[in-house]
Amino acid sequence: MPAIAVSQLSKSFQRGHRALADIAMTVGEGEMVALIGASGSGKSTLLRHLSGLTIADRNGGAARVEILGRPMQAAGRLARDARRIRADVGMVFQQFNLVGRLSVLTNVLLGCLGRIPGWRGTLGMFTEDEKRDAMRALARVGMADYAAQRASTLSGGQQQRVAIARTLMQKARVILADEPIASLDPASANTVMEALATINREDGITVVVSLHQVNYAAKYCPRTVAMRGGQVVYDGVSTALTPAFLTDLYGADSEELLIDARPERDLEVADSLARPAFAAGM
Ligand SMILES: Nc1ncnc2c1ncn2[C@@H]1O[C@H](COP(=O)(O)OP(=O)(O)OP(=O)(O)O)[C@@H](O)[C@H]1O
Repeated sequence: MPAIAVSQLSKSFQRGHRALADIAMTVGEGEMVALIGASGSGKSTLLRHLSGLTIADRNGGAARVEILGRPMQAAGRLARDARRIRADVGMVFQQFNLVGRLSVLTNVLLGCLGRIPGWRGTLGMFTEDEKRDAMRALARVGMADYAAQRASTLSGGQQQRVAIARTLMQKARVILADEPIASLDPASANTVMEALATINREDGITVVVSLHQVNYAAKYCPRTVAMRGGQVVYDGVSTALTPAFLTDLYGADSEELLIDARPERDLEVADSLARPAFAAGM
């Protein structure tokens, strides 16, 4: 059973302009897939359809998104049990989406809201077991030392790692990350990508991550789906995405995807800075 199965997915926000055009793709359980494309190519729109936050055009009744074998949406309608399906889907956004005034630990605990009685969540009454689980999730992303700190005091990269810990607490089986490193410096970006790659590898969590820079796709994701104008223009191994190939795919737009592609040596330096901090919390 695939983690994600999409067929004939189209979306027109305005007449005559399709933000998504007949997308079909399948992601196997345990895959880590990059979604790349220039600004406006449809990456966020596709991710929002996967999580059921946006509903596709009916497309003759054929449009369909399945998550772990269950329809999230079909023929332009959201599934009745979309909330339950969404419990398996962890979302990570560019802007972190933490509650700044709450502690890091509480932010992670919010990940289990879908699994506990509403009144307990509202009152912030979490059990010792849940707190232990949340601490373990923080340790996985190297953030255990920050548990008591207000989320608003963290750097962007740290906040993003807390957001990833929250998806672990949620026990998400699929993580959809929408440009999670777009506003981070290279060292933080590597740490965040490393955190996603680690939970993908060790927990078998399926990860689909949209990225602006192709070098991160090549470094962390075995497979890349490349979009242009709402269509999938490449779906295959990330290592094939050489600058020449990207220029072929995107023409002048390829510059946007390569612009941050620093020499590999710089990436290695950023990596060596990022790794010990990450490993220390494992
Ligand atoms: N809610 C909306 N209303 C109208 N048009 C929209 C809406 N959301 C997306 N679009 C349009 O759909 C197209 C795809 O946008 P989308 O945000 O998915 O691209 P993207 O590849 O994620 O871009 P970026 O990298 O800049 O985030 C764009 O033309 C955008 O203007």
